[in-house]
Amino acid sequence: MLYIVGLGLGDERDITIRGLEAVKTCKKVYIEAYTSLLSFGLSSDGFSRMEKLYGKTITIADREMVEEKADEILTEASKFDVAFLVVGDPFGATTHSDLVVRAKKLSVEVKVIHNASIMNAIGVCGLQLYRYGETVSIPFFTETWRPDSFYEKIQRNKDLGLHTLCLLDIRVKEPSIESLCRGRKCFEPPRFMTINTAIEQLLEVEESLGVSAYCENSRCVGLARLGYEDQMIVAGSMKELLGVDFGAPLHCLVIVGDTHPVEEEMLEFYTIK
Ligand SMILES: C[S@@+](CC[C@H](N)C(=O)[O-])C[C@H]1O[C@@H](n2cnc3c(N)ncnc32)[C@H](O)[C@@H]1O
Repeated sequence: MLYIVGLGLGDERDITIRGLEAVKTCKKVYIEAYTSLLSFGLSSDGFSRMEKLYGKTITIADREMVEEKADEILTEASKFDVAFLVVGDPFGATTHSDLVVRAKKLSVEVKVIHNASIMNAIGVCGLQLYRYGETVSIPFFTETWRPDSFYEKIQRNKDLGLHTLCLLDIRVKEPSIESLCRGRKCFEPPRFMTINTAIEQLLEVEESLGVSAYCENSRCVGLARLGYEDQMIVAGSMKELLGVDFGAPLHCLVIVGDTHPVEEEMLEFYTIK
């Protein structure tokens, strides 16, 4: 059996009882590298606390391992119980549908154990699911690569009066995952995009395209470390949020569309006074 287990948004204790019971039955336990390096890899004992609580040795699976060696993981799962741990929910934003499809093709049984995910950002800031448009991802700009495909989507949402959830880029250095898998000590932390960088990039694109999808006075909500004790939610204009230090990862941003009076009341709690 392959168990795909959501770990939720906070620390290792946010696994569900059902998820922990499944992990305890497994002979092999993998964790996806992508978001887990930022959630657990930044503190020196993040992964070891998890191994202690779950009572298992955990192998960090980088993208290459998941994509290219998925068949190895699935062959193991055809012989004994294997857990694949995912920060958030297995189907939240970064879906693991590919692994499920491959498993089904190989007749490997799969059980998905859900948990809280980044989709919780939608409601926690006081805005309503029904009033969101398409979610966008904002990638890091480089000197030569400044993609703007998110702009058109934000504009479409705006024209319909809908909110936009913006997920922000994470750059994982693949060789560092290798060293992390082996030594779990020396690795270069992945880069994560802050709310401030996201807003700077958004304003740069607005300036170059100039179609008024938003401007520095547009209302937004910045959300950092959702699910952690020190989660931070601040509402204000893009210009105001540029001056806020949101601290450690992970960050995301909502661009607010037209609001319902109840949404207004909730947003008020988070608005910079
Ligand atoms: C593509 S999603 C992965 C979602 C994850 N699998 C889940 O189910 O929650 C990753 C992005 O979501 C946002 N994100 C994830 N966890 C977050 C958190 N706890 N607080 C704020 N933003 C978060 C960040 O923008 C991050 O780059």
